[in-house]
Amino acid sequence: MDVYAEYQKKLTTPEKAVSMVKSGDWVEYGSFTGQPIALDKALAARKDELMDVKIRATTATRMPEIVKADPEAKHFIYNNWHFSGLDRKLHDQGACWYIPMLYNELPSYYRNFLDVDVAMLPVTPMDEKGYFNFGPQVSHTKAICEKAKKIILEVNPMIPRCLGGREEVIHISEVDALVETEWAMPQVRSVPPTENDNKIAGFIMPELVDGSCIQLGIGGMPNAMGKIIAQSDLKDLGVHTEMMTESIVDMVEAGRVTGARKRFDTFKTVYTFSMGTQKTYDFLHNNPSCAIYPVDYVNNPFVISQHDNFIAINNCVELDLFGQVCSESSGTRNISGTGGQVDFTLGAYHSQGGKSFICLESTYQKKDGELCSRIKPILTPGAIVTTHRAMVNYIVTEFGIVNLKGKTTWERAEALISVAHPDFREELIKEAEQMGIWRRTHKLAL
Ligand SMILES: CC(=O)SCCNC(=O)CCNC(=O)[C@H](O)C(C)(C)COP(=O)(O)OP(=O)(O)OC[C@H]1O[C@@H](n2cnc3c(N)ncnc32)[C@H](O)[C@@H]1OP(=O)(O)O
Ligand SMILES: CCCC(=O)O
Repeated sequence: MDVYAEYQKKLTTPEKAVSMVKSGDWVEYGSFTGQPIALDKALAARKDELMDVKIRATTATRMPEIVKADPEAKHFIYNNWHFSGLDRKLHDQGACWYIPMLYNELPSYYRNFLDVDVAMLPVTPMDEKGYFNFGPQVSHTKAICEKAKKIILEVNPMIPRCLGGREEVIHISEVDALVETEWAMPQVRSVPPTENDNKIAGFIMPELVDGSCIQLGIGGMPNAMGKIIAQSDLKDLGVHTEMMTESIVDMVEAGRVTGARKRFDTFKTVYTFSMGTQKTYDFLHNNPSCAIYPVDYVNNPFVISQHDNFIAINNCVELDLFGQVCSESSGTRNISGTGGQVDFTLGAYHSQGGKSFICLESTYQKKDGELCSRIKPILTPGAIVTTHRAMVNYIVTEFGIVNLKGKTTWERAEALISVAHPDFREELIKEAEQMGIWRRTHKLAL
């Protein structure tokens, strides 16, 4: 096949490309930093001709034009597998709907259950063999393509070429149309660590050993962890993480990560997507020390568990005295999603020498200024349980670290109250007594 002739044959304008979309279709918008811009704009312009077009996306890094054009969702219904701050705001306004998932299973939902009429996916320019690279979001992208009746690519030379792994490319022969664009990669800056983030990271550090294999989640605390690890003298760390972040780049550049002791994917930093600043994208571009894989490999708890000394570090919104963890909602308000928290919590625990950590600041300041404990007798009504109490291993706040595995309900209550903010401990003890999960007679020790 003359791949360049094929390219020219399929090259079109965004307006012509989106004419494939019909009323009632399911349209895929890719994920993270890889969401269409020119095609989104052209589809939004067709608002008045279309009804009931359902979009699926994951963690938007830019405001979708279809939502701007149709904020009341009369023509386009915008659904999302995992909310970014932007998606959260759109959901608050009734312009975005959450789709529950366990992230490691996501490709199987496409392969087994979902219909995809049109997929619109940003990619790097084609190579001489006719392949386009999906950039830093392999995730469930190939599974989308397998189910899509039509595939439109948005070719962009600014997208880093991320080496796999597998399922990181699509061939020109599989594509229906393509358009050429040039937009800068979204810059997603990490939140700077707070003093409490640093204290929490300080409690986890002694749990790491030379050769530990690490997953870091998103947010200030994992960021603090990355910075402390970068300054440590730990050797030969491995990385097997869902999201590739700037703090991991810092760890690699500081010489802490070699991957030499990984049982497989040895010497490779493994991930399924990345959101960061240009520094991260430059690091990933054509970097053979990194391997991007689909999420049903990276987040598969069995795969995770095969690495020794796996360390998984994630955040939560609140938890109750039984140890049930909510990481995705505030009551009924959807904040983010289950994402990969359950995958890594299970996988890390089953790794030889592995540990999983759920971290949280002990308090949360509400928008009206009221300070409340994030450790609560019961979860806020409507809160979604992200991680089941029996799955939880370590809980870490700025007041300490406790292990819940194997603990009775009263031991859990005791342990959790011991790391709650001191101002809330008396009240929590009273509630625990009423709930029948308190037997301590020497509460002064807390
Ligand atoms: C990419 C990866 O992370 S891989 C890791 C595996 N995946 C997961 O763990 C998924 C679930 N976890 C998550 O989504 C995140 O880690 C979170 C939501 C728990 C924390 O993320 P952060 O970015 O640190 O959250 P942040 O502090 O900015 O809070 C997010 C929102 O929740 C609100 N919120 C946070 N805590 C609370 C609380 N206790 N009560 C009410 N609202 C809360 C915040 O106000 C904010 O809402 P806003 O944007 O309207 O102001
Ligand atoms: C899409 C998943 C992101 C996360 O795990 O937080």
